[in-house]
Amino acid sequence: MREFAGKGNFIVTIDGPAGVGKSTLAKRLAKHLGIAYLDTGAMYRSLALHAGAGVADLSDAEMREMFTAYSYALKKEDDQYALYFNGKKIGEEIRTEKAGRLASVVAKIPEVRKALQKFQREIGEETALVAEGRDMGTVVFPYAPVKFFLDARPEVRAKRRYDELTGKGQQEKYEDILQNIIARDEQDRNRAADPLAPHENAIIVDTSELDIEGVFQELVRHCQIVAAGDK
Ligand SMILES: Nc1ncnc2c1ncn2[C@@H]1O[C@H](COP(=O)(O)OP(=O)(O)OP(=O)(O)O)[C@@H](O)[C@H]1O
Ligand SMILES: Nc1ccn([C@@H]2O[C@H](COP(=O)(O)O)[C@@H](O)[C@H]2O)c(=O)n1
Repeated sequence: MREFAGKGNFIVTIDGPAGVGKSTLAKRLAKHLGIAYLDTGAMYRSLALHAGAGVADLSDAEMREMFTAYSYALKKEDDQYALYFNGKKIGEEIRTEKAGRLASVVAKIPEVRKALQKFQREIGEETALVAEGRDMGTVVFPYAPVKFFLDARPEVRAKRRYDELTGKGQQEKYEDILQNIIARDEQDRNRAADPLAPHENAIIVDTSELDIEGVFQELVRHCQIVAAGDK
């Protein structure tokens, strides 16, 4: 299912708040559909770690200059897709609560958003995608035939993240993770540039009471409905 009767490559978008399961589900759905997976949060995280919060103090001209030296690439390696920033594979270094907070600060800057959205659209022109983030359905790929918005209560998301991080040996307190999630939700939903919100045609899935398999089946069901209507 690489193309559809609309414009360009087949794109599925998954947006939603922090820790709702976007990466987990996008990766799985992309594999199921046989198309690429794009984690746009990783683009903001790697940029934030590289450039720091000082990006906010750059002039528009300095910002443009900075982005001419930056590059992102999505590469297929074995049966997985890997994202590269400035020629280096993005790895586990971005998967910390601190990197998420910093990314959320950098993501408020309109010039940063415009530059990353341009990279994201270019990737979408090259290949069919399941693209996940905060503005995939609303801003970057509004013409995508299937647009999902995942949601879940902050306490549920915090518990899932806590289990994940403690499972990896990271020492985090549940209460700190919850506060971080609430603060990031607040920042992402209320920023002036491309705030987190569902597209008017998005399929909204509340995952609070569903396990990963339950959410996956729901997403596949909707993709099949759209694919059947597209024949
Ligand atoms: N429906 C679910 N039931 C139980 N656990 C889940 C569910 N969905 C996701 N998880 C788990 O929750 C954690 C967060 O998921 P994931 O990293 O995919 O979220 P995310 O939306 O991409 O987060 P972020 O926006 O912070 O990058 C992971 O440990 C994942 O395995
Ligand atoms: N399309 C996107 C993706 C991410 N952001 C911002 O980056 C932060 C980190 O994203 P994760 O999905 O990896 O948690 C996030 O809190 C957003 O502020 C974005 O703005 N747009």
